[in-house]
Amino acid sequence: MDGRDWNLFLIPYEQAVEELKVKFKTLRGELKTREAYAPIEFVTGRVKRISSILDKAKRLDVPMDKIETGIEDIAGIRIMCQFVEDIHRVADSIRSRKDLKLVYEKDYITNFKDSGYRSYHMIVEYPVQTALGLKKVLAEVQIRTLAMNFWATIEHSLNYKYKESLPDDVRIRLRKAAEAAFQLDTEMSSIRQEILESQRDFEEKSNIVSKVLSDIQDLYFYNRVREAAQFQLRFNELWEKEDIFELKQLSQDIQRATLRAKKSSRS
Ligand SMILES: Nc1nc2c(ncn2[C@@H]2O[C@H](COP(=O)(O)OP(=O)(O)OP(=O)(O)O)[C@@H](O)[C@H]2O)c(=O)[nH]1
Ligand SMILES: Nc1ncnc2c1ncn2[C@@H]1O[C@H](COP(=O)(O)OP(=O)(O)OP(=O)(O)O)[C@@H](O)[C@H]1O
Repeated sequence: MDGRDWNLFLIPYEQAVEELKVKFKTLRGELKTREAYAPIEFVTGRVKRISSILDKAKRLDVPMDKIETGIEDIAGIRIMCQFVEDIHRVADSIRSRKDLKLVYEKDYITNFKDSGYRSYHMIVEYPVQTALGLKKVLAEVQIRTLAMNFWATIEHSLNYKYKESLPDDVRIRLRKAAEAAFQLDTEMSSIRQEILESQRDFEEKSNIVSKVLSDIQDLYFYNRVREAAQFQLRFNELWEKEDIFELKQLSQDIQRATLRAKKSSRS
């Protein structure tokens, strides 16, 4: 292929990268608006350089007329997430998309590479509308945490510098650094879990309190002054002790008393 042929060959890949970047960035914005939290932190993409396509074709023994199917990452998208759990959420959402077809997945998080590399890869087939009609191209979507990305970016640039023959001691230190990045992800996930649980407890507590207080108001309304005052005292006591279990019980007792009061006011 000469320069012009390469330019023509790469057009659908450039279009695929641009369109997929816009789609995943839009998804991030939409989830942020809907749920106040997006599992996507940021998105990047690139079309592989011609020299890199040629190197890879040579390395993988892919003939020139087979590079469209033999090299799967000519179009590449990278999605960065805050937490490992987000990676699985993003992967699920990609699996359910109707505008692309999943070809296969590589889980380098569970089965990390010898280098220490971790990421979740999805090879997808994406249709682009070109001047000559519909063209399906392969694209590689790499999904990773910020820590995984930090490690992979530095390791990639060191490999580039040392022309892929890293000194053994550097290789070992990089593996250790990958382990540290893994620990960081694990620690961040457990902190996040604790925050989510305490948020859930807080919401549950607020719901119980508003229900209890509105039921006590109802009892006053139905002239059950003594009962209401007793419940109020008991509530104050349990609130002081922060006893959620007993508060739940009390909430049910008050609910029953309110229903009884409503019924007898009707008869
Ligand atoms: N920084 C870094 N990136 C990696 C490493 N292994 C894989 N990757 C990334 O993941 C992509 C796909 O790698 P693989 O799943 O091994 O597939 P492949 O393209 O057949 O194989 P290679 O390009 O030979 O690694 C690569 O093009 C890199 O972008 C690694 O050890 N370090
Ligand atoms: N799927 C992707 N999405 C976004 N950027 C990518 C993706 N894959 C690679 N890159 C980045 O593109 C640049 C050029 O990478 P290039 O494709 O030449 O090498 P590589 O990823 O090591 O691939 P390979 O070993 O398969 O040739 C690097 O900065 C790399 O991190």
